Amino acid sequence: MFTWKRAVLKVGSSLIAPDSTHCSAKYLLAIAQFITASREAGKEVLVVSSGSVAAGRNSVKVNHQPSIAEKQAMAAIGQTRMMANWQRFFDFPCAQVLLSAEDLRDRTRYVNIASTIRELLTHHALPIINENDTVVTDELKVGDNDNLAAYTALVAQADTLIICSDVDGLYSADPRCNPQASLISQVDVIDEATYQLAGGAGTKMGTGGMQTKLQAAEKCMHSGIQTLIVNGRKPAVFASLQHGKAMGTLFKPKQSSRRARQLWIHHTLKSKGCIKIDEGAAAALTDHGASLLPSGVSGCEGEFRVGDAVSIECNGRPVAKGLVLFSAAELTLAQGRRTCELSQVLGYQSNGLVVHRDDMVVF
Ligand SMILES: Nc1ncnc2c1ncn2[C@@H]1O[C@H](COP(=O)(O)OP(=O)(O)O)[C@@H](O)[C@H]1O
Ligand SMILES: N[C@@H](CCC(=O)OP(=O)(O)O)C(=O)O
Repeated sequence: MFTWKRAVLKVGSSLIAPDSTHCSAKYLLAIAQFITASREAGKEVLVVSSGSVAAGRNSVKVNHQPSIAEKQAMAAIGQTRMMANWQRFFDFPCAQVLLSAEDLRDRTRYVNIASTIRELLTHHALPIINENDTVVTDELKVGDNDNLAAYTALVAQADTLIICSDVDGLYSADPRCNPQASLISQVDVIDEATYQLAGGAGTKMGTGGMQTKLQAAEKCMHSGIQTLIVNGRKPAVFASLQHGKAMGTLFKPKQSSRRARQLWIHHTLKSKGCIKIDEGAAAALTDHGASLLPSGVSGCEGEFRVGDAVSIECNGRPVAKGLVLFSAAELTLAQGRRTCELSQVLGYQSNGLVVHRDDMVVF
């Protein structure tokens, strides 16, 4: 049974703009119906959508291989078209999120992206993510939306990545070049031999082909996120997904994403400081699964910054470890304060969480 609670759905250019010149509803209708039905079933969906360059191509006419600036112009024109194309399928708001590799590397921006995504999902918007093609050139790019979708799954703490492409899944060889190639329905380990099966993009609009899909699946597997590659051109794929049946290639991790994240916070991250909390806050964290608020903080040690790992202690006893949303300097000002007092002491409006419960391991 293929089950999930929060998924990132990656939709490739060949589905957004099948003729490589403008956006189309041809394949998106079934995908949009799947998104709506999944949300109605209580699941959360984020979309990583390619297609801005393809959608803007017919407005930047060149009769040579487009330069980087010309492609960036296509992306700028096509991005709004691609968003509008998605929005017409839904009654709820679509939210445009444009990211670059730099944004994902910088800790403060990473935390901000995670908070924004959390808010969008809380308010039932559909986040639609793409690379910020107009401002980044090759060396600053993630470069392909398969890997961007894996990073998105990590920052959004999704349990599932579904890559919708123009092929049924991973084959033993590129089926465009080798008609004898057979579909592989499940992969438990991705190694050098798996990469040997994968070729590049199938069309001039695609980026990375199966190689980048394997890189994305590998990143996700390490973080306990299951990845499914499906053929987004086949409505039957989405009908079966709704019934818990996965058609395509499934990459199954050995542990759940929650467990993998907890192990990462607990064992991999080095604490950059310590937050001291009172008995009431300790009980809220341990007994009620609450997030840590400034009112329960009695002190802190160390020079930590937003996004660092910190240990959380009560009367010298370790209670939890988590990713902090305040710097040490800010927390010193905010400790012991109620949420309504924070903007006065900090000089800006804070959402008032010191450590979100999703970013915390309670001992
Ligand atoms: N082993 C393989 N199995 C399946 N497809 C492969 C394989 N190797 C290369 N491909 C190619 O990957 C293409 C899908 O990737 P791509 O063109 O980047 O599409 P998308 O826009 O969906 O990311 C397929 O059309 C296929 O030609
Ligand atoms: N950011 C680019 C897409 C890059 C990309 O990876 O494309 P694809 O291989 O079709 O998923 C765009 O919007 O055109």
